[in-house]
Amino acid sequence: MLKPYTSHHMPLAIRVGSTPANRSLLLLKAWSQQTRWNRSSHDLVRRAFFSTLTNSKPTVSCSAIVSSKPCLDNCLTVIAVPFRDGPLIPGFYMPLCVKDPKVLAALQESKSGETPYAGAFLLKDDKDPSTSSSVIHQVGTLAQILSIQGEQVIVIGRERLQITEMVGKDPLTVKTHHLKDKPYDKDDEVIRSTYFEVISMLRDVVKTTSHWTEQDNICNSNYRKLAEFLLQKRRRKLTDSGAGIFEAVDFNYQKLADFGAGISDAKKHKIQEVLEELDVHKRLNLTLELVKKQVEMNKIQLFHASLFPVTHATATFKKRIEPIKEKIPKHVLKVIEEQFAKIDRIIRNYGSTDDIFTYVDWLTALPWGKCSDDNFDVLRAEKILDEDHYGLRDVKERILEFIAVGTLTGNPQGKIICLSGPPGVGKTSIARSVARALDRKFSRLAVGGLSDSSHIKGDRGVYIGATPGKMVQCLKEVGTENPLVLLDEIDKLGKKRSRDPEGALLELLDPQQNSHFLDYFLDVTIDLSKVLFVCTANVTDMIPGPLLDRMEVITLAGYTTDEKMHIARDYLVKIVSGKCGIKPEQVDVSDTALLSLIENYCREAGVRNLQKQIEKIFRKIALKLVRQRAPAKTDLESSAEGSMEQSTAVAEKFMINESNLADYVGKPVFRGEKIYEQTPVGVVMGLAWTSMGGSTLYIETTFVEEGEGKGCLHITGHLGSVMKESAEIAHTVARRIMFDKDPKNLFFANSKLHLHVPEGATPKDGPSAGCTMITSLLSLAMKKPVRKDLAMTGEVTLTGRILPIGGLKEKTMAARRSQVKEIIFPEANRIDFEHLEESFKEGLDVHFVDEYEQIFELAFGYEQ
Ligand SMILES: Nc1ncnc2c1ncn2[C@@H]1O[C@H](COP(=O)(O)OP(=O)(O)OP(=O)(O)O)[C@@H](O)[C@H]1O
Repeated sequence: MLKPYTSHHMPLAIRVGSTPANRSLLLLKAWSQQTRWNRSSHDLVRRAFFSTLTNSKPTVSCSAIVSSKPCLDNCLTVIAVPFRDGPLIPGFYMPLCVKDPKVLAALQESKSGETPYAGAFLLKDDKDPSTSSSVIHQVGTLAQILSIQGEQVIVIGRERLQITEMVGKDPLTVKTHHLKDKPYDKDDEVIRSTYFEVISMLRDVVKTTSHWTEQDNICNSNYRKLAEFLLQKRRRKLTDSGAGIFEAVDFNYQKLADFGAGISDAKKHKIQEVLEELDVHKRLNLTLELVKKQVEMNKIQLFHASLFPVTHATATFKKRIEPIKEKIPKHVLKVIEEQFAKIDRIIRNYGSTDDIFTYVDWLTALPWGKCSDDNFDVLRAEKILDEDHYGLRDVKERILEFIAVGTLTGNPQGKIICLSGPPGVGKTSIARSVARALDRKFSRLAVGGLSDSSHIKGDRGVYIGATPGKMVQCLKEVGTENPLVLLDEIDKLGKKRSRDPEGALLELLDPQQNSHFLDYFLDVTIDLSKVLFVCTANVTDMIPGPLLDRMEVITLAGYTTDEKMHIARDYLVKIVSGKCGIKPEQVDVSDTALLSLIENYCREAGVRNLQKQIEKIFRKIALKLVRQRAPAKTDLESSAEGSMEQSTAVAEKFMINESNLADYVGKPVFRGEKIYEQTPVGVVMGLAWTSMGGSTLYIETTFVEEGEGKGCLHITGHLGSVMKESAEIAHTVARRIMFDKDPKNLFFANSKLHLHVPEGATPKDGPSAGCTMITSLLSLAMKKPVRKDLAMTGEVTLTGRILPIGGLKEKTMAARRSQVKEIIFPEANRIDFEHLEESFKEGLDVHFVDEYEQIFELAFGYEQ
């Protein structure tokens, strides 16, 4: 039986796809497998084809890899190798897998003899099992055998052959004669123009096969180079001759025709026609038809290839919405379906669908109707809040109340919680714990500095780079419709007149509006009423009024030293050691070290800086531990020092105490807040409250000059307008009090005075230093210092009444830090003080006053 030798038998199937270059590609692939492909072998292949393409006598000097130069006239009787997939075109390599041992032996014999040739003939009918020359085409190709390795045979097509007689059956052996092309006039314009048309079509073949994948690149680049070669040749001829296209150009027309046919993916019998055609012009025409068809086929393939991701993505979108179709609001579903129809239309018109894709991707990716189940178990919530945070009794209580309302109503929404307090007091982490307690997803949106409503509401219009707003992005990220969303730093909203983010936030937070929140990019309304919003702010004064109205403010004032000690010991040290991979038993941070850290390094209200300092300590310990483990010392060094030392070092426990703390965290950054041990005349300690927490501040007044009617007050210290007014009020009130007490005292009438609030680089404002200013002025007027270790705060009216102040807890803590023993607060703040935990009040002598007169008594009513 006649066994055809085709790609089918090859280790790499030639019939992988139908791109025009597949045939050539697979030839090259198989070739590369045979010859251990590398760059130089690739060049050889290319050169081999080029030489056959450009030399009119390929048999003599065609290929760098064909070592011998056999005489083709000796090859009249050859083994006939039947080909099934297509004829062997002269100039092309073909790897074969020959299974028949007799044929293989015959080929081996040819290869080792003087005439390493066989005949390659296309089978007329693949299925015909008979063994005779009648089943193969009579015109074939003289195939030079280049290599035989096992069953793998590589041949290259050389000349056209015609069978004249059958000589043997097993293996099939035939007598042939070599076919010569008919003579032609190479200057004939018609044949030349056909030739150039083939070149032009070959360029199109290269262009339209740009979708080849990485692995096809060897072949792709081979043919691109070939086409470039052809074009360059044409250009060079044009320039060299300067005589135009049709003159002095000596191309090898028949080889170009063969090349075009060889790379085309046409039916094998069509390629056989090219092989059999000896009229060169006719052959070029046949090739032209094949190459034209190839270009058309490539274009269709290109289109389908580009269509694939489009249809694939549309299918993904459809699949995505299928299970939630019922839950997607009707108006949104309508838009999605309109977009699908639009994509179909665009595909039919070969347009770009990128923008719509982005849009539909967003629309279909939102968690329509997908909610996590709320957990309203108050006991569990309490446990979680306690697990994550020390203290914060009031805050936790308020949150538990909020959850309790959720238990009863089945919905924790309603007022928006705003956690307000200085940095690092745990606002963000409390919000996280609430999400954990409720079993809701958590997402944080930083709105500080947000200056454009589009950050929240999205970009208008679907243009390149347009995106939805942060809220939509957050929903997509968390994948549920009811996450807990933390709007961080809501007091630091930026403002741009035209595109005010405040309005957008209002729309987001207002329960009346957020059930149909419109994102400009999505252009459909979405329901945000299930989202639980929690905001954070350092101070509530800066939150726009309409937003603040919708919030339930929970204040986190900051921590006392005692609370910080607990947080540090029971939370931060444990968290940080875990993060650094250090076991608790490897380190002992003593209470004195922690206390020193709190008092001398981290005095602010929160504990973030404290956490950073503890991290510093543990990072240093981690480095020491790793250094100890690493075999840093040479054998010589360690043997000299004794190996015992290293093992004891590994087991060493790091003891951090007050004395070695500086080795880990550097020198203390704080000196005492107290500038004066005993405040001099004209100086009084006040208490201030900033977004960073509470602090003490001194009011200093000094005499400048005296003269009748010269009484006035000069004010410095970077004071805001309210504080400046306070100083003026204080001057008037002090003058009246002095007059009441001693009408003959003309100090205020005749003295030019200067009032200053130190740390002039820090801006200060607010009315609560009023009473401190009056006291400072009176101290100067009476030349009597105020009582030692006394601090005060309170706004004063012109008639001397004392009005309440804000930030009582923070101010109390600041006073304690400065070792103040006595504090004067407005009577109206008594209730706030009573609500403070005992640890805050311990050891303090606090006075509550209504009238300045009472302060006067407390400050100056002592014997000097
Ligand atoms: N009471 C506490 N108990 C335990 N850890 C706390 C407590 N308060 C704060 N922390 C920890 O302090 C660190 C800082 O807290 P967080 O980031 O929540 O502060 P914040 O108030 O949100 O600050 P900012 O205003 O700068 O965003 C976190 O690691 C947090 O866990």
